Amino acid sequence: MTALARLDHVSRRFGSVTALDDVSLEIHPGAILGLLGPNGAGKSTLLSLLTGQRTPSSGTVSIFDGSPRDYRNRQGLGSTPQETALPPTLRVGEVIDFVGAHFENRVPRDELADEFGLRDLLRRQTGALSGGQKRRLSVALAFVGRPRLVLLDEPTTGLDVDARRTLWDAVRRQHDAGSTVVVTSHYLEEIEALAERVVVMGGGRVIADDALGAVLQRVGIRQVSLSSPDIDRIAALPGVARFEATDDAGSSDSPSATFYAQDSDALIRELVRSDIRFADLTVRGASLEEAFLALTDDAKELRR
Ligand SMILES: Nc1ncnc2c1ncn2[C@@H]1O[C@H](COP(=O)(O)OP(=O)(O)OP(=O)(O)O)[C@@H](O)[C@H]1O
Repeated sequence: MTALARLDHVSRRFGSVTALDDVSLEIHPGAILGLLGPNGAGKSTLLSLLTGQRTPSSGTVSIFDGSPRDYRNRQGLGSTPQETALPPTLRVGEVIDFVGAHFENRVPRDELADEFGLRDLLRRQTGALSGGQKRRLSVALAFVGRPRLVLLDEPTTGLDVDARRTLWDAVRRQHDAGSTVVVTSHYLEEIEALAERVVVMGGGRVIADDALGAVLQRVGIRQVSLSSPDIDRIAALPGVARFEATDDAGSSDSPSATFYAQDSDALIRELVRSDIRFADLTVRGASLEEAFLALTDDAKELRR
């Protein structure tokens, strides 16, 4: 199958910062691809290379087997502008026509407006739109040229739950109609709702690239907190992905720590079996940020 887009050993540096570090990735027609990662992971930089806004420091980037810097190759590409890029005095309908005019086979204004719930706003100046309406327009604009590949950078940040769902439905309909979609997000919920394949990025590298279910299992990490005089022995138990000392003074005089493990039940069974003394045990789900950290540490282990 021919890839719609390809990164081959791509690095991108900004001065002393390495935003992308030897990334190789292929995007094939079909599945919605979720690009997930904490702040600064390199997601936006990766998208800016695909849209041709930036060039790699090393390695090669192609879309539709050509350079993203060539506007002819970008005919098949759609992406969301930053919301601040909408000219505030232009009306919604005018912006749709302005962007649409750059494409050979554009979606008519009313059809696009209906698809994204913008029909009643066509005559409104974009400066007078709410944050949610601006996001909806930005995402709609990505689809105006009937693109084969669409890049959505955090499409629903700042939207409430209803607005988010409405936008996801519209994106799914566009995907069903034939567009391949790449969506970046901080929200696991968003990726779960949309994506079939998930690429997790951390520190400029791809640290997981798999089907949604497999990645969810890997980020489904739990936190086990306790106090014990033997923190180091607990850290060495099987299943501990990472641990950190904590300051909370427990009821005992022993130091406290938090351990991250995929299977907290198994870890606690090991703990009891090992006869290590402990107190103040609590278990809770880790946040996505914490799960990313554990995944990043896994990746470092693998590279050692
Ligand atoms: N123009 C730039 N000049 C200097 N550093 C930059 C520039 N653009 C990005 N960076 C740095 O590159 C790294 C990756 O940034 P990038 O915006 O790609 O991450 P991200 O995963 O999209 O983050 P976020 O989720 O916060 O948008 C960060 O350390 C960032 O500070």
